[in-house]
Amino acid sequence: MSSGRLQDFVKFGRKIIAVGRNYRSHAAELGNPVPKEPLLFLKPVSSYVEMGGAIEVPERVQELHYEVELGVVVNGSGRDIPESSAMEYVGGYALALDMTSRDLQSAAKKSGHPWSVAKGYDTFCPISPFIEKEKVNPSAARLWLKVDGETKQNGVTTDMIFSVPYLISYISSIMTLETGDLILTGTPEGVGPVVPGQVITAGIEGVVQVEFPVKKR
Ligand SMILES: CCCCCC(=O)O
Ligand SMILES: CC(=O)C(=O)O
Ligand SMILES: [Mg+2]
Repeated sequence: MSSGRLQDFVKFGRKIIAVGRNYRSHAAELGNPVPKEPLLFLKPVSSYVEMGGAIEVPERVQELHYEVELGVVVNGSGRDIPESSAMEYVGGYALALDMTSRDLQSAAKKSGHPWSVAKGYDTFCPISPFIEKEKVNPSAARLWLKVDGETKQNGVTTDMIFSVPYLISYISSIMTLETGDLILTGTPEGVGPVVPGQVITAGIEGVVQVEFPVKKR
């Protein structure tokens, strides 16, 4: 697969597989037990928004939260991928925000419903440009997020419970991973609300920085 197409993953990727509760610091923050296996959910690729676009808050969403995450761009198609060869399926990375309607997610948790609505609205997956594989060490990257210049999240991927190779192997034992898929690897502590009129900036230290204004839909 030419890297050109990988760099267009936002346009042709078929699925976003997101991992929940994958940071020790975040599990503690929420009082969630450390999971025994990855908590997975899907976000639609229609939720992507690239730099230049805005995060839109629908009328129905009362509490929109940011979650800065390291995204892994898949290159190659595989299922039942052994952990030992998992990194061969990493084509590159992206910085992503797993925007979440925390009110709708809490209601879904109470009624045992999926998080598809809480996490699936258009623009709920702001994304950085494609990042070359060599530029990121997924086991030692620092992710940060600010709202109107105030630091809200500042985590390192060493705090991850399940590593990128483990996640690639685990996910591929359930669903075939395909070129262009994006794996969101979870968010560190510090998640919180953002409202229309505010601006989110976020980055992988030393690698990439993004900026997204928040607007009413
Ligand atoms: C990032 C915050 C997640 C809260 C929902 C949960 O993991 O139960
Ligand atoms: C639950 C979730 O989306 C996270 O921990 O990133
Ligand atoms: Mg998340």
